Amino acid sequence: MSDTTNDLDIRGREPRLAPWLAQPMRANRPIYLRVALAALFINLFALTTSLFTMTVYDRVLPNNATESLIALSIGMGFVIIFDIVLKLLRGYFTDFAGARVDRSIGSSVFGRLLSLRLENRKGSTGALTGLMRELETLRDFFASATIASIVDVPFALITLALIFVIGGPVVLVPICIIPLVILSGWLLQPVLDRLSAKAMKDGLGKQSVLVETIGGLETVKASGAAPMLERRWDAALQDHASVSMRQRLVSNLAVTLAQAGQMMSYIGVVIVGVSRIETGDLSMGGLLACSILAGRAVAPLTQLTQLLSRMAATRTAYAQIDRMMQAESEDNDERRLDPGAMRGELELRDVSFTYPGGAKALDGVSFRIEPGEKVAIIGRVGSGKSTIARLLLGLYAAEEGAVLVDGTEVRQFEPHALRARIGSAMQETVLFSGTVRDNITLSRPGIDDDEMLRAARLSGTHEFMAAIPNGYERLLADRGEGLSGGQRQSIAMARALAGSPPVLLLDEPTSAMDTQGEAQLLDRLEAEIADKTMVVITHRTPFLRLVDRVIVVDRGKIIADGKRDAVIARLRGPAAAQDGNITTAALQAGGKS
Ligand SMILES: Nc1ncnc2c1ncn2[C@@H]1O[C@H](COP(=O)(O)OP(=O)(O)OP(=O)(O)O)[C@@H](O)[C@H]1O
Repeated sequence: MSDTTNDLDIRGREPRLAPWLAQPMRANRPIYLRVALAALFINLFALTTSLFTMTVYDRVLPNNATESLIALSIGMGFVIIFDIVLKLLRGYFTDFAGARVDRSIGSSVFGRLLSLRLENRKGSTGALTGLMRELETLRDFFASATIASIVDVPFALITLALIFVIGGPVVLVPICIIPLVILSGWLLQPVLDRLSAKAMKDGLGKQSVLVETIGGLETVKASGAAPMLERRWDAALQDHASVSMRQRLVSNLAVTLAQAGQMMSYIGVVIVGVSRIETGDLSMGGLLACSILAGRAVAPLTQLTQLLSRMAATRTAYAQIDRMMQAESEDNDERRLDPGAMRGELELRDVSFTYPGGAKALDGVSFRIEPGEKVAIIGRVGSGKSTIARLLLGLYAAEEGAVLVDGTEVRQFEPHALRARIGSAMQETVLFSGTVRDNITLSRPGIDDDEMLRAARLSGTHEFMAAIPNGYERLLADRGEGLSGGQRQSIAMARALAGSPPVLLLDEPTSAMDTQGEAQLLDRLEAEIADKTMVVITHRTPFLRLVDRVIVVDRGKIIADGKRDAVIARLRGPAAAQDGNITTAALQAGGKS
């Protein structure tokens, strides 16, 4: 299947722990110390079972010492109670630390997602969503018994020491078997890593199809895309199911081998121990204790092997998320300037730009827009108009040349501060889940109810509010479902106007509006934009009445730039476009120049 997750470049291993994960873990050190302390006692208590058995066989049974048995049993009762308490505490501490790590990495990863430079965004929306879901794999690892069983591993040494004390050379049996168990796990680890990377990639592939289908369900149904998506989904399911099965097989093999090791250790100790009993070097109880302990010495490794596949999945998730965390972000460079009271001068100086993996979208574009100037950018589909808007907002970085706002390279500004002063309504209207009010204010500081209402009146949103149940408190589903295209566009326009930013950057702001609605909006905008810089990208002739200057873009280059009437006259020439669409005329002019 054609797979946009490919460019996520999923690999298994990552050698070191990055600060975004290492720091929250370090912050939990005191809690992990408590986990280790609880583990110490739990492991020590576990040894008492074998000592109890030994004492009963060697001392109680031969002497018929019932009173000693009662005393020992009471002691064991206490051990069991402490063991329960400590295990509960250990579980609580690991969960607590896990929740803290989860909160901390969750918020730093989401923050990074928001500040990720758009050119570094890799993979489809679905794949990125899936990637974020992998945070749970990380959280599960740190909040589960995993950590606890890792802590148990060093206690195998204490167990071995005790076997040595009781059974002398019998200890050689588990000492020989432990490396075999480690070796089998170690050999299977790369296979598990590979499978887990593939499983994650296929999982993200599934997620991509799912997100795309759900996001566009109406179009999927209306356009008859269902069979195509069904085929993609089936292929993704099949890929994922087959790799998951192989993954389970290999981890099962690892666990079975480790369990076999545990059994071999137990039986081996009995066999070797019998010969020691014959020579009188070991008691019956000692043999029993040693065999129990031998099983225990290998047990933590069995637990570890059970975690192998989980660790592989965790490492893959970690490596993937870390790749996103390492990608260049908007906060990385020295963009700390605040545009202050922006004058609204915009300039592109010999700018060229190519989208990652795309063709050249802008080629040596230069223009300067003075503060307060109103400019329309027109041109045919795909000519690079929206790209200019994206560069002015600092969403992408120019590959060559400079993009300047008030004479300063746009990327030196703090992105949020810059975008707070450029009211933008991009071509694709995106509303968020929440109320209409939330969608206009976006919780931005300084935009209170009065300002929200003012913007809504200007954009025309207020006019249809009366017809909407609950008005501004109406809860919208994600992407603004439940509103018409024109209504959504009007809300997006109110969003751009709210806060009265000194620069307005509007990309096809009236494309979904009717002619009357558009005319009324233009009337209201006239006074609003009087002292503002406005750049409007449009295919619509009526909008031109608000501008003084027109820039015509074609195939990434500026082919005309000048006073509105002069450019229009040149564009119209003998073949004036009569359809209210200036692009037809612009094209003809473009062809001529
Ligand atoms: N995110 C992207 N990744 C890769 N290529 C892109 C991306 N966005 C746009 N392009 C390409 O860049 C070129 C310019 O696109 P742009 O969106 O600036 O055109 P436009 O003039 O705004 O077109 P329209 O009038 O259709 O909105 C097009 O050829 C387009 O295919």
